[in-house]
Amino acid sequence: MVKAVVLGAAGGIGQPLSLLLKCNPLITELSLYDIVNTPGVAADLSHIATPAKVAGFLPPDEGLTKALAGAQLVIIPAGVPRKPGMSRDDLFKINAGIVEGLATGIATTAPKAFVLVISNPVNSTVPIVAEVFKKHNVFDPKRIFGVTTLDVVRASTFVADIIGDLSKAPDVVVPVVGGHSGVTIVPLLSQSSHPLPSGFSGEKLDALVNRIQFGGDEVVKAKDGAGSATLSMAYAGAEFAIKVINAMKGQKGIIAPSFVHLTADPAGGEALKKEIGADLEYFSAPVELGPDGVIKINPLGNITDAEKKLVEAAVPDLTKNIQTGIAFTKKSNL
Ligand SMILES: NC(=O)c1ccc[n+]([C@@H]2O[C@H](COP(=O)([O-])OP(=O)(O)OC[C@H]3O[C@@H](n4cnc5c(N)ncnc54)[C@H](O)[C@@H]3O)[C@@H](O)[C@H]2O)c1
Ligand SMILES: O=C(O)C[C@H](O)C(=O)O
Repeated sequence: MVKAVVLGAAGGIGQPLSLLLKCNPLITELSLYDIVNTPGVAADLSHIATPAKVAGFLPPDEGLTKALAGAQLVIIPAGVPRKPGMSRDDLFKINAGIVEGLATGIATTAPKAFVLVISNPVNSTVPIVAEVFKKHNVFDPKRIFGVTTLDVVRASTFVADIIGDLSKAPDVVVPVVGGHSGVTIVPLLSQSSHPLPSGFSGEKLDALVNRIQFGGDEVVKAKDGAGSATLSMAYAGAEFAIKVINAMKGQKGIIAPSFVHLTADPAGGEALKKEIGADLEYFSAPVELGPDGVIKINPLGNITDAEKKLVEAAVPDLTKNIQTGIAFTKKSNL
């Protein structure tokens, strides 16, 4: 029995993500929470002939508490998306408070649930969730994840496209590490499961790195004021959620990059900090998942000098973003 909860379920990501979760037979209960429209979304999804029992909740009558009761997995896509000209950090003012409120609900009602944070800026919202859990004495770094899977999905697609065979996209594995915004997104293309064509270097390689780092902007620009990535994010969010559920159910050897607190695996975290050359509290690294969450934080391994420079360049923004999230929660009275 697996109960999954989507917080922000009526939104651009929330609806297709809830659809993909409803289509997964491993999920037996699916609770949808939002400040608007969840009864309708839930009624609609509940007619799909798959096992999950779907229910929608709104804030009145303790809807958040009811939605979260007994949850094993909570996914948070609640919050405002970017418009052209905005950075993800510009969303902090609004989304920090939203995520803090929802994290407080999880910490008090479902403290053992795996928490998957999609709301931007992920580099700051994940520390907010962690700090809220610390305040409630329920912090377990193995169970809190920043969802950076969309960067991995984009890297796979763009590499398959360059190889000239999009049918390979689902099999292309490129670790993307660091964080989830601009230069903090560090694709390790030298470790791609499918090598780039020979001669694909210099400006071409730089352009590919840039496209992966700024793929989000590409969508924001194309949507022209109507928001940011929703459908590809729903795909990526469901993919990561299913990995977490499969690991929870005992499947071994599941590895996926995610933005985690580096004490989730103290030895692995310390080794990673040495590789990065900075004392960061959080980093998106390939983590091995098990029934209780993170089992192991894997090292970056062999990377090129150019990739080392990308990692170095990510550190200042990551440090600042993480501190912003921590400071916000420390100052708050929630
Ligand atoms: N991690 C990633 O890779 C990634 C990718 C894409 C988008 N995002 C982020 O995901 C977030 C959501 O994007 P979207 O396009 O779905 O936005 P959206 O505006 O379409 O949907 C957001 C939903 O959140 C709901 N909401 C607002 N406050 C809430 C609260 N207190 N409790 C519950 N629900 C609440 C809204 O009612 C809305 O339905 C944004 O912050 C966006 O930047 C992250
Ligand atoms: O770009 C955004 O604001 C949304 C998301 O983080 C993305 O990478 O698509």
